[in-house]
Amino acid sequence: MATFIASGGRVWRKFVKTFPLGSNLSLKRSPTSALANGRLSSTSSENVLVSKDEKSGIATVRMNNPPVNSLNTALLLSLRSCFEELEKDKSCRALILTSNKPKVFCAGLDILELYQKSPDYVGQFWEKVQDMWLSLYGSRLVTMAAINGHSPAGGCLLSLACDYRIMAEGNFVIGLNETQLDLVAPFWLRQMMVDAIGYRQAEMALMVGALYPSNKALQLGLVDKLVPIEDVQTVAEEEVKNWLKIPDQARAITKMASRKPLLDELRKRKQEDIQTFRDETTRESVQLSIQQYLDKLKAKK
Ligand SMILES: CCCCC/C=C\C/C=C\CCC/C=C/C(=O)SCCNC(=O)CCNC(=O)[C@H](O)C(C)(C)COP(=O)(O)OP(=O)(O)OC[C@H]1O[C@@H](n2cnc3c(N)ncnc32)[C@H](O)[C@@H]1OP(=O)(O)O
Repeated sequence: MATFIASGGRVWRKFVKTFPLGSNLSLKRSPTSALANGRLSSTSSENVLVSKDEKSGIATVRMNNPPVNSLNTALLLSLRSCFEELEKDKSCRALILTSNKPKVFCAGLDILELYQKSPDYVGQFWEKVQDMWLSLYGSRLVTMAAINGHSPAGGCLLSLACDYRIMAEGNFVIGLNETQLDLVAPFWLRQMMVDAIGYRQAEMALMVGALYPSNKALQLGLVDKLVPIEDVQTVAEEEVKNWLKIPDQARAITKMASRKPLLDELRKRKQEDIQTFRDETTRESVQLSIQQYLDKLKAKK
């Protein structure tokens, strides 16, 4: 179900767990930003918040799944539906993906979705990850990651699926740390990393499960620009506007030409990829690693 909420004179659309969606994403303008529609009053079911500036056709998609935007089933479904709806909206030209909670862009897959679950459950969960990725990576829109905080693992996956990455300066990390959890990043995720930072650096990063501070990520090319955290959204909007000076059709066809092989490869190997994920994730030793990792996260406090 998708509904509109009016708050302080601003209209917001909230995406919640179940769909189908309607069609009109038109929203009022914010006094604080050319595109963002002001601050939100949200409830726990609003896991993705979307605003769109009708004039420019730029939508901002804010992940809103406290405390750390971990990608659970509900958030994956909401993101996918949201990406697909924006894709269908002829007046939409670009999408900025960000977090409604600055300091954490996305903590990656919800580890609890992988812990002590049946093989069928994790298989279905993985398919939701695949489908969400297919809709974002294969989007005709200009897609910009406005990474306003930590972005490990699945957070890095989301960022890599976008066309351009702007990250907050400071003590924030990004990278693919899967091996630290005894997990192996799938071929399509590894390939995006190779495409972003080159074979040798990607190989090393993936093997050791490296999480990079934002300045190192910039140096490697894992992100494209660093800005103070309070400027991430504004700079993302400015950058998108530059991209939109290029005719949509030529840009989108060029993007598809470079992404089609990887998209097709996953579509072809989807069931095999699910099977591997099921087998790997439910292995006893992996479950033990996940448990230890969860304990380590809790012990941090
Ligand atoms: C060769 C063939 C291979 C085929 C493929 C096979 C297998 C494929 C396998 C894997 C590929 C998958 C790709 C993606 C994988 C993932 O995304 S795994 C998840 C990895 N995520 C992380 O490691 C991040 C962990 N979290 C953190 O480091 C921090 O939470 C933080 C994001 C830096 C934020 O820090 P802070 O603001 O200090 O918040 P807290 O640490 O205090 O966390 C708050 C609560 O949230 C819980 N939490 C954090 N992250 C997660 C998570 N990812 N999932 C679930 N829960 C999480 C944390 O425990 C706290 O909970 P409590 O408040 O203590 O209850």
